Amino acid sequence: MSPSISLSLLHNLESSLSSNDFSLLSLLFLLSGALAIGFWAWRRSAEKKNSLPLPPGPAGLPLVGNLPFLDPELHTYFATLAMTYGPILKLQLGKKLGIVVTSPATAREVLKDNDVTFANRDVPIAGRVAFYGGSDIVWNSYGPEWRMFRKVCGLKMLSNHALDSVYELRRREVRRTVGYFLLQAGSPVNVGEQMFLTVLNVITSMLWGGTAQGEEKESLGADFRQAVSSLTKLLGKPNISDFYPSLARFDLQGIERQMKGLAKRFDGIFQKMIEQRLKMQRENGSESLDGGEENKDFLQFLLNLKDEEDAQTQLTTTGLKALLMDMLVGGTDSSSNTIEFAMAEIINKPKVLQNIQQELETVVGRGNVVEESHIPKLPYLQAVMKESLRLHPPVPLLIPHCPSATCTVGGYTVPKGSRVFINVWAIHRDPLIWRDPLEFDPERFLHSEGNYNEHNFNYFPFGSGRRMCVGILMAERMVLYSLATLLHSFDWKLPKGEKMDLTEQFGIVMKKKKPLMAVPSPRFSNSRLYE
Ligand code: HEM
Repeated sequence: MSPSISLSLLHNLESSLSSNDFSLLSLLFLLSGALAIGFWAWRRSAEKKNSLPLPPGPAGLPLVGNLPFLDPELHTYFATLAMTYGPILKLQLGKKLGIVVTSPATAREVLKDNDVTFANRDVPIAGRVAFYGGSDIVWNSYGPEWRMFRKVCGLKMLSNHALDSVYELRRREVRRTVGYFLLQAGSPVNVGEQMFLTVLNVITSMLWGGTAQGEEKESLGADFRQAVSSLTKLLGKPNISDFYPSLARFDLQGIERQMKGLAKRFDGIFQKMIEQRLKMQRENGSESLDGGEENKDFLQFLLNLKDEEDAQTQLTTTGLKALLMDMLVGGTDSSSNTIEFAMAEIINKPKVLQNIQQELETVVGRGNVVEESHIPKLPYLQAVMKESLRLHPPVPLLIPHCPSATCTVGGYTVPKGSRVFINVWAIHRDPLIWRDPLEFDPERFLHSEGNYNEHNFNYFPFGSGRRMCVGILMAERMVLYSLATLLHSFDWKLPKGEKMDLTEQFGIVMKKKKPLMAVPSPRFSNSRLYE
């Protein structure tokens, strides 16, 4: 068709359209618009129908959801719910959606298959207050700062190399504890309390060994024990302010207020340590601190890093303090509670105690003191530690993870921002995985795999994936060396008339409900073995 013909056709068409024709056209437009909207709505609802549902879970009440029914012993409560609702379930916690994962397969989906998506935390208000706004390793979002912090701690404080270089500190503190138990021989001692102080002294020596000395160090120890234990208790408490952000300013349970008080105490100590160190630096010159054996500690390393112009992510004083907090809080309770539970299980099973002591006599001998170098030759003792971590994982729900995007787990939708609890405690006691799961039987780890690797979702007391515990090497050394020394040097029994009570008490770090009081009696007459 020539352009002149088509133009004239158009012209004819235009002139032949009456006003009636115009209303017909508008009607057609309206109809096609309505059809398009209808089609879009149909697609949306089809998509919704196709998208997977939320996990099942117990019915809650309007507004409060399942909050009124939460049992303070969250690990056992969640395990009971899982028996009804399966390996992934949901709980409405006020405005927040809680997801509980209770099987190796679903744990793998969270911690391995969707590792990056779940490598974030849902920071509770208590965590934000205590850990400098959550700018530490435990609560930081997955990103460059978190990566840098983990690398710094992993390499400079918690690697095998770094730990080897401070063996003397561990040895000194453990020997000191042996001396204390010798003095108390024949009387009941609070095992957990003493081991907390031992671990704490090791960690604070590693952090700022060259700064605090003598009496000051002792009083710091007493101060910290109470503060760390209150802090982990507050962190584990469900907080209404977290579940109803609009109520947060009222702090109805007073958790924020109490945490602020504790945080101030910790900050005061950190500030004092930093100021003393800077003063020493000014008085003695920085060379003496870098080179001096006594001052080669983590604080000095962090202060040096802070001054580095070209550090990839600049370390601030706040970041520095947040890291000190992580090491103190992450490393103390978890390790000393492990030692306490293991000692309780061992005392409760004389055959296990006998096996350990036999192994120690073969490897260490009756005339020598246990050294850390003996540990790799003590497979039975290692199995005892693993079995204790199976039955009593100190962090029973891991530290809650939080997906940065909506994703699918176990065939259900897990929305972005949910608080995801992984019940490692329940997985460790699952009769489908473990023979006689409630029995303390170290033999099961003598012949089977008990490695903390990313493939093992039957057993992961330290978590798995990117947010896995950064202190595993330190924890293993502290727990094994302490157990070996206590059991080589002493026989242990309960005070007369007492029965062993192994009840656990939930907290972000789980502890023994009733502290272990046990009576040590020295096994050797050679006093040199108790120095
Ligand atoms: C027996 C002792 C210990 C146990 C059972 C333990 C267990 C755990 C668990 C389960 C997690 C959480 C993993 C997750 O959320 O997926 C964790 C995280 C962490 N642990 Fe440990 N831990 C122990 C000792 C230590 C020690 C000695 C330190 C340091 C001195 C430490 C520092 C940390 C830190 C900083 C995190 C946070 C990691 C992150 O979010 O990236 N822990 N630990």
